[in-house]
Amino acid sequence: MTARENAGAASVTDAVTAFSEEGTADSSDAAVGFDRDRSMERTAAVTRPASSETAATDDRDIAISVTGLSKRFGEGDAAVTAVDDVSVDIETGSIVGLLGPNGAGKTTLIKSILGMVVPDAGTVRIRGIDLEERPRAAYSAVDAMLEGARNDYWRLTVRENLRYFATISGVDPNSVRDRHDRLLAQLDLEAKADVPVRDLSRGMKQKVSLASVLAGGAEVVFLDEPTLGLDVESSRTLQRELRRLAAEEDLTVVLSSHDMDVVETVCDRVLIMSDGAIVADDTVDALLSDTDRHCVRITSADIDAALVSRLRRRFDAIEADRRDPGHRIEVVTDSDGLYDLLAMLRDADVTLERVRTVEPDLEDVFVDLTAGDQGDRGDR
Ligand SMILES: Nc1ncnc2c1ncn2[C@@H]1O[C@H](COP(=O)(O)OP(=O)(O)OP(=O)(O)O)[C@@H](O)[C@H]1O
Repeated sequence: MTARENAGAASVTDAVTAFSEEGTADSSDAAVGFDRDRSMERTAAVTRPASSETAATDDRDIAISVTGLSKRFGEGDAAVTAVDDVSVDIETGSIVGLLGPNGAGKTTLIKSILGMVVPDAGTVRIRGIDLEERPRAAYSAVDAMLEGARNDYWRLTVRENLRYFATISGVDPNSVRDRHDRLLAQLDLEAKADVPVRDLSRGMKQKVSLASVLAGGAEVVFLDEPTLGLDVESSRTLQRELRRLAAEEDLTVVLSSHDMDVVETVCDRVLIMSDGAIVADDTVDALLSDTDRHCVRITSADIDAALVSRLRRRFDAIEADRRDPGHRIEVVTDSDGLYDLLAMLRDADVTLERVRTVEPDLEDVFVDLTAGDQGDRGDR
């Protein structure tokens, strides 16, 4: 493990190091100072093209700034470009969703930001501090929960875990008792505060994991699948708490999840990765309104099998089910396709009995944007 890897991994606490693929760190190194800068103001997040100048951004507002980050694994024919020249700024107090199909590069990007993977190129600044130059300072208010869990100490009670993780974040646990009380209350863990974590249900352990990440007063947190395994009510509680922390305490959250509903509900912005690059960066509303995707459901007695097979030659995404009489078809297409569809139906003298449009959701947008992703791929 290089000095840089060690410094980074150690300073985001031992929970993170449990997931490091490139080495382990001594958890005693995890005690890092906690240094708040309340001058930061909340604004929106921005993505920059790789070529833009870092100097143009105001570091006080930017919690995480990544410039030209690239990472390849392996050599020669077996090489994989996991992250390909990614630049992104994430503003203080925002909740940013990181989405992408398996192998898109999300984990490698997050681990590079956390200092657990050494990138081949690029720079990372956290709260304006360059990770390579001053790793301890850069990570002083960063914490993470990776792969839906965290190394809570199962023999310790819930409250003891919060005190422990506050301590290794460099915070006197007595000074953040109110924060712990509030976290326990907000996450419905008050009644379990003095129960050892091993005696809790899986969902409760998950909530303790999140509370532990927040116990030391981290200002920037990375949460990988934070709602994995939670029941609907617990998931909503957790989402509400994240929103409150972002809005009231300027907590910056990078959240990676395959649960599109969670991302749609909780995230200010969504970054979609595909083949190592960020292919979309916008608010959920903008992503939904920008998409040139239409899904129409048409029912008519005049739609017969011959017409359905003609339509199938023009449209890939078509589903048909037989009605009596006629068919109901559902076609997913772009604007041009929509005109073609209506023209084909008119030419076939189809009387439209029922036409319904189905609004796209984030999952539809995601599928469209990542349709060509190679997944666990060889190099391009
Ligand atoms: N340590 C490694 N050695 C070799 N290849 C790796 C390593 N880590 C990741 N990769 C490859 O890099 C690419 C990106 O992987 P990464 O884990 O970052 O994707 P991901 O978007 O997080 O995927 P998932 O959603 O499945 O977790 C994949 O092709 C993966 O096989």
